[in-house]
Amino acid sequence: MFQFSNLIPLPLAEKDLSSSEVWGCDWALVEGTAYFLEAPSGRGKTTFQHLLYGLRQDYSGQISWKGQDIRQFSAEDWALLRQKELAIIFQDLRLFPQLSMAENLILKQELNPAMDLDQLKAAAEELDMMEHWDRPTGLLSYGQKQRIAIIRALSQPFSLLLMDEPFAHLDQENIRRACQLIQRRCEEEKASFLIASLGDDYFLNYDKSIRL
Ligand SMILES: Nc1ncnc2c1ncn2[C@@H]1O[C@H](COP(=O)(O)OP(=O)(O)OP(=O)(O)O)[C@@H](O)[C@H]1O
Repeated sequence: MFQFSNLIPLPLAEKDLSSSEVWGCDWALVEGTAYFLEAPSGRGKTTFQHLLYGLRQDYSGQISWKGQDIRQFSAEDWALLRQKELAIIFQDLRLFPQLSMAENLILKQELNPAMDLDQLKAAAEELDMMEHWDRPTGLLSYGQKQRIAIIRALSQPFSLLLMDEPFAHLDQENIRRACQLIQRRCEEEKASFLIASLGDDYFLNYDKSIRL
């Protein structure tokens, strides 16, 4: 999927990155492989995911998607990639606070659905969120919003799911349920995932742990 050659984000250029398996290395994210990206605060977990999602271009080196340098991507290329291949759970969630849970989910799901309305409701039920279906997300707790952001990301087709500390505000039982849903959707889509974590282990089966 993604290939990297000597990638270094500009804000990290002056740091000692010699122990990193990501920054400054030649490597690739391989299809069908699940990755656990562990690093302390400030090592660039969010930066890495935003680079992969095309939200920033302040880096040296090269990132390619299936052989094509992502610096060459047009806005349309990015739109297609985000609709069909890349799903993401942002650390800051990026929900619409004035819109209800249902509206947040349906807005995304209508773009390119991989789950129908019944499946969205079943996922909400699974994460114990159905009672908030019609409430504006701005009124919900961070952990509740986190569960909505998880369902929203899973409602589209994807070959790679990016997750940036997605369970930071969830209790163990909700983490377990969310992991079960994520794992199932990844299996349905035959997709890989990359989860960034400060070090907490979760209930997900990953193939490779990488040091940032
Ligand atoms: N746009 C930017 N301009 C300048 N510096 C930046 C920018 N974005 C990130 N940084 C710096 O790059 C470093 C990595 O930030 P990043 O948010 O990616 O780390 P992180 O590993 O996700 O941290 P945390 O675990 O605390 O969320 C930090 O020192 C941050 O201040």
